[in-house]
Amino acid sequence: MLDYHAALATLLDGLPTAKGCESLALAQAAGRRLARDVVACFDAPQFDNSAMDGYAICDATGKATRFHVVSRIAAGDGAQAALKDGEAARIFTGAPLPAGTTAVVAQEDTTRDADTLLLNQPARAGQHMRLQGEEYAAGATLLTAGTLLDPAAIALLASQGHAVLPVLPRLKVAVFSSGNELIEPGEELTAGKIFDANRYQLLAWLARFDVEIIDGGILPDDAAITRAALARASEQCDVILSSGGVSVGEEDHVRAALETIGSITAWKLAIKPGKPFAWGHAGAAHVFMLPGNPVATFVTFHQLVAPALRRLSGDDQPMPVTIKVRAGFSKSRIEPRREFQRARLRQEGDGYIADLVKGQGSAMLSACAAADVLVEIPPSSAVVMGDTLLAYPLKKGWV
Ligand SMILES: Nc1nc2c(c(=O)[nH]1)N[C@H]1C(S)=C(S)[C@@H](COP(=O)(O)OP(=O)(O)OC[C@H]3O[C@@H](n4cnc5c(N)ncnc54)[C@H](O)[C@@H]3O)O[C@H]1N2
Ligand code: MOO
Repeated sequence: MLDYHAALATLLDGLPTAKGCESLALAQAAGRRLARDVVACFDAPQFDNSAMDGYAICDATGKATRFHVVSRIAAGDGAQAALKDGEAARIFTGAPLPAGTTAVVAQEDTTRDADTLLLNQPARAGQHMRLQGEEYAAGATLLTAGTLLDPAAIALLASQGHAVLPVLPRLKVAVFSSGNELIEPGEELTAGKIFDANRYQLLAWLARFDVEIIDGGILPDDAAITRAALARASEQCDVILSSGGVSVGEEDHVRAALETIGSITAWKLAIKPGKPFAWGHAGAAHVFMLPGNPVATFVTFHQLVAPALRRLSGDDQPMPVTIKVRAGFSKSRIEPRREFQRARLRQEGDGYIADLVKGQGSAMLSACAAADVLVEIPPSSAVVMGDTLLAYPLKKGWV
């Protein structure tokens, strides 16, 4: 059986870097990734300006407290006449500093009497002045290819006047379930049937990614139909996800279909849940086949497929986020596979305690819904209350 960390490294190593480029208006680009490095067109700040509402002063000695107010400059105004020694300009935050300014004084540190300005104390040279290029110069690399266009990145690019951005194309991802036992939620439940939970789970996971989603529906246990559906999806999509039909059963048609139309690597992973996992290619599409037990789908999506999607999307740090927690439980039964158990977090001091959620079976979705994290229990290890363990946050906002 293959170790999880080795398997994840192998999976990621085999994936190509993201390619292609499309131009998108700034307002549409949030959540996408840059296709190319973007450089600064202008110095930042673009011009010397005031950091305070108050007065720009020209004080050659650095000791003066009395000035003659000669002008008024608001944000948006153009260049003004230079200040001479002993002169001041009424100025507002963001307004261009007149040449000759030696400092800006906040208005609350002054007294004004007609055109005379009195400072409570002499100003420190350079205070409250934002100087052209002090943050970075025109031509500097602002953001590199692959950067996620999050609010900070969008603000930075907008501040440089970039109206159109070069972004990586979105991945197209198709999702299938497989199994004659599956019916759609909303349909009438009859003997032996169950509702398709995995496809909706995967669609919901994908909603957290900036990808185009194609819902392939439920595939019956039929070799020809499964082959045709995968072949069609491989022509339309970059990635195909399926759940079920990966282990050793005779009705495991998805696996057989991929063997026929593409290539497949079937793994037995030393993880619980999620032991049978397969991946491969159909045409140019990357295929990930998740085990059918719903919690095995949950764990393998989060621990393997999500990093792979991040890598394919252009993320150069695709590994799952981990935090250190202390065990709020003990476990004496030794499991040879690495376990990813569902747990809730509780804050204690400056750290977190992880308490296991009731119902750790690989078909028990209620524990996934209650969990804040997957807590990792290394292979063949007991856990003693208070042990430090790694945990993988599940909730949106943590990842
Ligand atoms: N003889 C063996 N049997 C099994 C092994 C094994 O090593 N030898 N592995 C077990 C493990 S571990 C897992 S996990 C499952 C994985 O099986 P498959 O990927 O082939 O999945 P299925 O057999 O199709 O289904 C398993 C289970 O999950 C339910 N399921 C499937 N799809 C859905 C869905 N979309 N929504 C809700 N539930 C679903 C299905 O009804 C089964 O109960 O194999 C074990 N067996
Ligand atoms: O992958 Mo299975 O869920 O270990 O039962």
